[in-house]
Amino acid sequence: MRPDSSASARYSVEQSREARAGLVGAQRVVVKIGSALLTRDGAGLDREALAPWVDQMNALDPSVVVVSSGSVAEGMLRLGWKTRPQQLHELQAAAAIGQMGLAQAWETEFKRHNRLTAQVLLTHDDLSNRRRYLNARTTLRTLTRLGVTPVINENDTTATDEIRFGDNDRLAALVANLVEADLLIILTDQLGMFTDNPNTNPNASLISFAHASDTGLDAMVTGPGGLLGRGGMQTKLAAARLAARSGTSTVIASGRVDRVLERVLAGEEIGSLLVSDKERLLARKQWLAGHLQTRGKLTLDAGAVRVLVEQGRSLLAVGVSKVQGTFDSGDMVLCCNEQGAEIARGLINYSSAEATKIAGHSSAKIAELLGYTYAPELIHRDNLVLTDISAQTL
Ligand SMILES: Nc1ncnc2c1ncn2[C@@H]1O[C@H](COP(=O)(O)OP(=O)(O)O)[C@@H](O)[C@H]1O
Ligand SMILES: N[C@@H](CCC(=O)OP(=O)(O)O)C(=O)O
Repeated sequence: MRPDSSASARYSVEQSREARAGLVGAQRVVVKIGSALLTRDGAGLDREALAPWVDQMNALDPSVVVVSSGSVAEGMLRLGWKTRPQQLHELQAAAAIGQMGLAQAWETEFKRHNRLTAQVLLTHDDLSNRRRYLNARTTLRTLTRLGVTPVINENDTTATDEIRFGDNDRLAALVANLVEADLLIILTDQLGMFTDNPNTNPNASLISFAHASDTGLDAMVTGPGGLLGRGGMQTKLAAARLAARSGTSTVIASGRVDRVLERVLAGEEIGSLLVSDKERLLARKQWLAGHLQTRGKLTLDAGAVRVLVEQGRSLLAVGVSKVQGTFDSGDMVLCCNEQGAEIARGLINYSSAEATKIAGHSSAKIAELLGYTYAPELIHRDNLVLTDISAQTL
């Protein structure tokens, strides 16, 4: 393959330096740790390897969400299996057994710092269904707000072929989308993404910087993954592209490098940085604006229109005078002014039946009216996109 055609050759040093410097203020970071790194060639979890990552995560300012593989490898060890099973139900059994050890290992390490961890197991269905997507998002946000570190893996027990993520690189990218991470860090057993598989080509060189969308990268990552890893670099590139869709950049680096997380977040040139071409919030708003069918319509009073348009605030029930259509919480609804013109659209936290009951009332009354609350806002500003250009200049 093209050993000396490093993709970074096409980017200027300034571009790369500026992008690295941009990592310094990262607030929300998803760290994915692959089986290749976390397990010792199939001999179960390398518990000693966990300690330095946990020490770094604890010392860092940003709230960290961990996506950890390793359940199948640990399950295989506990079952005395030497080779990875082919049958899905055997893999599922191994994962269910190994997940006990995986969760325990993370919990034990974080406990040294008096930090709580939370196990979160997700399937594809959880993130493609809007209601579950919002639930997962709210739970993860609540956990990080409480100072608890979520440790995520695929829910291998219930996942069938159709609802599997299939690899945790992809899962980590979707989690980065979900929590609107500033950065996705994929730790693996190589220094980063090379121009060819370094296991088979000693001339391959490290790509330190590229745009995730760079099609020149595709030919460089065709080699298979390791003994226990699933997709090699191919799925890591796909993950970086997925994360880039919501404006999140990705660093692929070796988990064996000293203080790797600290150094990435200090803007040091380490591993491969694959940047997104899009600004983060804009990317999410584009996704909201373009990708979901609307299920209902809310009529907003003039005051609500003003705070949405002029101050970019969340929509509260008190500003809604009419609810039309039948929708569930998590559905996309239109927000119109009293003249019927569309002002915005967004993912609503309440169903049409609930919204009808609380419309016109203050957030403090939601619990009394419904007997419960999901959120103080009808539509949170992060889930709301202004759609009418002329209305924006009201
Ligand atoms: N261009 C490349 N650069 C780096 N590694 C590559 C490349 N192509 C293939 N690989 C392989 O990908 C492996 C990492 O992927 P994988 O084993 O799936 O790791 P993980 O378990 O961390 O997800 C490396 O050990 C290497 O053999
Ligand atoms: N849920 C599986 C994930 C396997 C997986 O994606 O592995 P990897 O490619 O090493 O991140 C496990 O924990 O073993």
